[in-house]
Formats: sequence, C-alpha cells, structure tokens
Amino acid sequence: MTDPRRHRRAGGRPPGRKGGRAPLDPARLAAYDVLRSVRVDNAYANLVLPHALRTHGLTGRDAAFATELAAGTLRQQGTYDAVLAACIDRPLAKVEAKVLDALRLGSHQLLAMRVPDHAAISTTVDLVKAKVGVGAGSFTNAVLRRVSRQPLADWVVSLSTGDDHDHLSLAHSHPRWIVDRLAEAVGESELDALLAADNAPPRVVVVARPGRAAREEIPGEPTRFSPYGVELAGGSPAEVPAVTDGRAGVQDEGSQLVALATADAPVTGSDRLWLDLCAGPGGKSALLAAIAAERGALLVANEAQPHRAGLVRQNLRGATGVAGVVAGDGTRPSYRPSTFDRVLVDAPCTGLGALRRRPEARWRRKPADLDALVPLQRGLLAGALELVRPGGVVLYATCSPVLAETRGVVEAVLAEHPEVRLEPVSGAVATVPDADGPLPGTVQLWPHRHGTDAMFMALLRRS
Ligand SMILES: C[S@@+](CC[C@H](N)C(=O)[O-])C[C@H]1O[C@@H](n2cnc3c(N)ncnc32)[C@H](O)[C@@H]1O
Repeated sequence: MTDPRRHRRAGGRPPGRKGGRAPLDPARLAAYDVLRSVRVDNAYANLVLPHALRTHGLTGRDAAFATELAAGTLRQQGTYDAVLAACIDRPLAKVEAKVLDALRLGSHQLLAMRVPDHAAISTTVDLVKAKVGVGAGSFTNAVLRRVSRQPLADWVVSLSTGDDHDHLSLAHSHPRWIVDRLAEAVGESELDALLAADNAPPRVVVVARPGRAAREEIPGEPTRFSPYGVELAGGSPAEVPAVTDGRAGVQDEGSQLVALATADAPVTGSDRLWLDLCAGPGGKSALLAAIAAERGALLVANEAQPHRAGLVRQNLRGATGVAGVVAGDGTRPSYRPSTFDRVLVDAPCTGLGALRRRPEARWRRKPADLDALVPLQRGLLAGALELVRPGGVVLYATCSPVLAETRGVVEAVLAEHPEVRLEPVSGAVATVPDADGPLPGTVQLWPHRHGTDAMFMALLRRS
C-alpha cells in the first residue's frame, strides 16, 4: 500500500483517489493558514504556527516542511513579489489576496525548496481551486509556470537595477529603508552578510538559569560567550525537563548577555535591589532573578502592559530572588528616586536586530515607527536614571542596531544628564570579539558575526 506521508515528506503531491480530486496536502494547507492569519489578523507567524500544525495533524518532517514553507515564504516575500510582478500583466495589488498568498507559497517551493516543479505547481493550483475557484487555479498555473522558467539567482540578476542597496533589498528580501538603516549601523562591507544572516533560521539556544539548572542537564553544545547557554542538539525545547519546569528557558545568547552585562557591572556599596524596567515577557528577568538570588539581591520586574506582566509572572514561576512583578509605565515610574542599585532598560524598539526569528516583522515595520519609539526609549532611559541610586548602574539595551535607537538615544540622554557617565560594558560580554558598539565602551552584537540577535548595550553610571 502507498504511504501518503512519504509523498508529502518528499514535498511531492499526495496521491489522489482514482478518478477523484487529490486531497489537499495538510502541510501546504497549514502554511497557507499561517499566511492568511498574518495578513488578515495581523498575527505573528511564530505564534500561530504551532496551532496550524496541530489543526492539520502535522509532526516530524511534515511539520518541518510546513514551518519552512510558511516562515521562508514570509521572509522572502519581497523577492517573490518582484518575481511575480514580472510574471503577471497587472499590478500585484489587483491580484486577489488569497491567490497572492498561494502564489508566494508556490514561488518559495519553486525557487528555494527542493520541491519538484510539477509538484510545487500542481499542489498550489489544487489549493487555489479549492480555496478560490477553478478560474483562479488556471491563472495560478500559468503564473507559476513563468516563475519556474529560471532559478532564483537568475531572477535576481534579471530584475536588479544598478543601485547597490536596491540589489541587496531584492536579493535578500528586505525593505529598502531597512537596508539603508542597517548599512548605517554595520557598514557597507558587511551588509550583504548581515542581510543573509537575517534569512537563516536562528539556532535554538537554552539558558540554564544559575542555581536552578545545570548546563549539563540540557542536551547540546555550550554556547561560546554566555556561561549559561546551551545550543540545543536537536528536537524540541519542550522535551527538555529543565525547560518544562521553568529552571531553564529558550533564550537567544545575545539576550542572555544583556542580563549578564547588567549583573556584571561593578558597583560599590549596596547591591541588593535590582530593577528590570521593561520586563515583558520576562526572559531577561528570569536570568537576572536567578543571578540576584545567588548574590543575595532581589529583582523587581516592571512592565507597562498588564498581560505582558502576567507573562513575566509565568516566566518567574519557581524563582527566588524576586521582590515583585509590577505593571507600570517606566517613563513615569511610581518607585522612589534612587531606589535601585542596578536597572536594566531593555527598551521597546523596532526589533530590526531580531529579524531572523520574526519572519513577517520586516514588512510590518515602517520608518515612522522610529518617531514614536525614539522618544519612548529616551523617556525610559531618563526614568531609569532617576530610579538608580548615585553610584549605581543602568544598562540600556535594544534588539535593534539602528543608530537612532542606540547611539542617538544614549547621546541625547547623556547631554541632558551631566551627572551620568558612559562606562565600558564589562564582565563576560566585554570578552566577546568584534563587538564594539557605535560609542566607546558600548557593545553591538551581530547575527552574522556572533550568531546572536543584533543586541546593543550601553552602561551608564550615575554619580
Ligand atoms: C524589548 S521588550 C522587553 C523584553 C524582555 N526584557 C525580555 O527579555 O523578555 C520591551 C518591553 O517594554 C514594554 N514597554 C513598552 N513601553 C513601556 C513603558 N512605558 N514602561 C515599561 N515597559 C514598557 C513592552 O510592553 C515590552 O514588553
């Protein structure tokens, strides 16, 4: 008997009943559902994906196929839209949205996955016929045949203009304004490598929270820079007991280093009360609380959005070293001035340093987002400097390397606070090679250099 799963694993077409229409492939249906949720409900792909996989009963290699199809299509949407525009004789805006979703999925299979052309085209046509109608199916067939005429590299060459950033925007599927902003931060010589790294799925890294879990409990390789990290050997973190009981957690190595830079900054005198001003959903708080507990200190985790404060509480379950979780606006903090010995400001930002893990984020973000984010970042850093005691430290961090959010914010706040000075980030983070930030002593990590999100860190001390 034929095993229908064997066909799907090979990316092929599931076998149909004799004389009847072939059943739709569940993996492709799941990916199609994810694209629809992202488009219609503004959903985050990584949050809706597990639900789509469950709904369509996908596990193992079928789940991996659906995941790559959905995430890869969303990441590469810019490139595929340029290819599709060249294959369709009307503007893409005039193509029905459901058909365009399917065309993008088909293009990803044709141009970036090892799916045979006939399977990529026929499964997409079946999907469109079932979801939209027979006429749309014929249109899809004609368009995808044109897409399949040449490999991706040839499409990029034939569609490129002479402009370098336009070319990189097309080749690496990043909006042009993001290419420009990243170029200002990383420089032209590494821009191509950075954009390519944004399109590679990130490794799965787990933090063994000190005093609660040992690295040896987690199957995988110790991380290079964080003394608490393990790169998972394979499988799902949900299968690691230390993760399921909250003693360990999935956390990018760069994010671990931010917590570490906060904890490792030298302070003299009292070192008992720490604050995470922008704590939700609580990854860094959980690591900070574990380190605080080992040192006899306590952490207050503050978060503006009540539902995210709830996530922080969940992340801190079982942790000692926690004084409380508070829902409050960090720009108008309700704590007494000079209360804390250490404060972390992991500011809300464009997230352009974490594009690897948010496939659709690059298309959602707009340059105007900076107009609201930069004043908020400045307000939060100024709020933190009021809350830290003289001699205490504030670690300002973003998961964006955009200079307006990093250098610009730090310079502006320093100019308004003569009692504050910028100091070199110290401890384990200071030993990370090639991580100089845009101001002396600051740190900038990069996906293409360090295998981490592009975290920025600046250490400020109040005198
Ligand atoms: C980059 S995230 C923090 C990530 C977190 N540190 C972690 O590691 O899990 C920024 C957080 O700041 C919160 N936020 C935004 N505005 C805020 C404000 N005015 N005061 C406090 N938190 C704020 C956001 O809701 C978001 O949860």
